[in-house]
Amino acid sequence: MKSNHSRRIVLASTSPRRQELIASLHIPYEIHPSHADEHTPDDWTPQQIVEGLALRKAQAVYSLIADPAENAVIVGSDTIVVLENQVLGKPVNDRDAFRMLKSLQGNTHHVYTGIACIDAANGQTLVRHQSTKVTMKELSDSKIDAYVKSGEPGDKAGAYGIQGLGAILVERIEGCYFTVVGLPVSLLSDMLSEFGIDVL
Ligand SMILES: Cc1cn([C@H]2C[C@H](O)[C@@H](COP(=O)(O)OP(=O)(O)OP(=O)(O)O)O2)c(=O)[nH]c1=O
Repeated sequence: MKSNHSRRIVLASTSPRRQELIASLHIPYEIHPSHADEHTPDDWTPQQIVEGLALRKAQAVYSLIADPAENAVIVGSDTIVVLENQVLGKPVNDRDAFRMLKSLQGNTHHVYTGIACIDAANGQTLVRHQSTKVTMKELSDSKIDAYVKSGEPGDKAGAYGIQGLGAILVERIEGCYFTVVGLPVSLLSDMLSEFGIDVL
């Protein structure tokens, strides 16, 4: 599709899912992987975690490319899975993935995704988040084992990917699907319009 946008997006992310989703907006973009510390204080709420980490990721890239002549908006994002008051990030190994899926199966959890946008020209910053309720089917240990062996859980919060084979583990969702995948594009487009970038 032909683009008439004079501004571009710099996506501060290594996530292939986020890269695909940003491409779907048809705005010029580039990828600038961000290496931010992802540790957070124990007493942070899910909202504080995803907004705080999204902001850290965007700030890490802003510190490298900040320039008054820049026409870019830097976008950082972070996703976590929350079961009751337990926060699940990415599994550290297959055993951890099994443990996470065992606790999620037959239960309802929330997926939180935060987005931070920073104007590279002047540092103007906007941070928001969204959450989606996900109910997972009851799963036998052998099904969980087979899913872990597929290799899909490895790099995903909560050890599943709703956009892949993980779709068959999910009974229903309430809220935005893209919040679960890791980049709520509708929320992002609302945020970008506050920077003068209108997707449509
Ligand atoms: C629950 C769920 C998570 N995920 C992914 C989205 C995120 O990539 C990942 C959560 O980890 P994040 O730390 O949010 O992101 P990341 O390390 O993959 O990428 P970056 O920080 O460079 O932007 O889990 C899915 O792809 N599908 C799902 O259904």
